[in-house]
Amino acid sequence: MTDALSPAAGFAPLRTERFTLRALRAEDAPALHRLVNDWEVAKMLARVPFPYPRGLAEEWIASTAVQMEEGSAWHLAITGHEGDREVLVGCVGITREPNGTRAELGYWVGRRFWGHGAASEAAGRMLRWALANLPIERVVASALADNTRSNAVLRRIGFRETGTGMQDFVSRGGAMPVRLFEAGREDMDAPAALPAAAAPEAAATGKRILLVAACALIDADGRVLLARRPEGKPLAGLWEFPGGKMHAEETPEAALIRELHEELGIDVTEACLAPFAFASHGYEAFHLLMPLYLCRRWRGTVTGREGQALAWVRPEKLASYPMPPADVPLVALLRDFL
Ligand SMILES: Nc1nc2c([nH]c(=O)n2[C@H]2C[C@H](O)[C@@H](COP(=O)(O)OP(=O)(O)OP(=O)(O)O)O2)c(=O)[nH]1
Repeated sequence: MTDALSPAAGFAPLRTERFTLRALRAEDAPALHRLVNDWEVAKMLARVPFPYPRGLAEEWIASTAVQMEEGSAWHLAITGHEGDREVLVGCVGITREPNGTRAELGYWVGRRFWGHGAASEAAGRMLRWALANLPIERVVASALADNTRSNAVLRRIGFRETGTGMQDFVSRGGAMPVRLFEAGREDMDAPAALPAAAAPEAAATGKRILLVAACALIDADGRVLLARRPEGKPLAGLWEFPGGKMHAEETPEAALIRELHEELGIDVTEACLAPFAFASHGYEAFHLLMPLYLCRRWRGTVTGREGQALAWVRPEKLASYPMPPADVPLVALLRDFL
């Protein structure tokens, strides 16, 4: 699986309501040093020495650019505004486990910015970005067992506590008890409520039935198009067949013609949509009923119009792309068929 991961210079800043999360710059060093060279901040952080040597700020900032280039970690400045002036509020970072499918989230906020939800806002955004954009399955985090603020932040943004442990804290000169946390895509926001008109109930489960039409576009080389669900949607980061919810009174074909135009900028005709199989899968909040069509002919160039990543995938490689559970049987059928 390949992912277009932006190197430091080209990293598009992540915005939240009040902050911008951007690559660290050499000129952030003085402000970073002022904020982190504070016992109240440093004592909560496992890898930060106290006192914090001034030169280390420059060195660390330079190392974050290298990590971003190689795609191993993203440490970002949390910046806000005071009047017209940009101010450094803290840092938030995500580090991938080498050769693994997990990443670790860490953050700190300068003392004068405490008490305003900055950590939740920045760390929550970083967590969602990571699950939607990196080739990872889970994010882990830890906090000192008695750091009630940080434990609350992690819970608030979607982490579950998985246990306790001991971790070395450079600033304390030894191991300290910590709480361990974990979050996956299933811990992110539940899907939004469905309009009643489009949601009959399945009598046996009491769950609404969600009708979604999906399409496997197949190119001249027999490759299948997958789209990555973008940040902000349920199941963000998983790969899916393009398509979407059927509107009330819409046929599956009409829904697909509309969705493929909106999402991919292509025009398909009903005659080119061949019914292939369907998924029937119970999610926690609804029961998904999803016809899957095959389409080999369309007009226009396939483009991710909603900023979603796209991949043309050989049938034998489909299984290496994490997909929603409903799609797993469809992928097996498609592989056998193509
Ligand atoms: N398009 C698509 N959706 C899938 C697949 N597998 C799967 O479980 N789903 C689920 C995820 C969502 O719960 C639902 C599709 O809803 P969606 O939110 O993407 O639909 P939409 O494009 O109409 O989105 P929106 O306008 O509501 O943002 O179906 C798949 O392969 N393709």
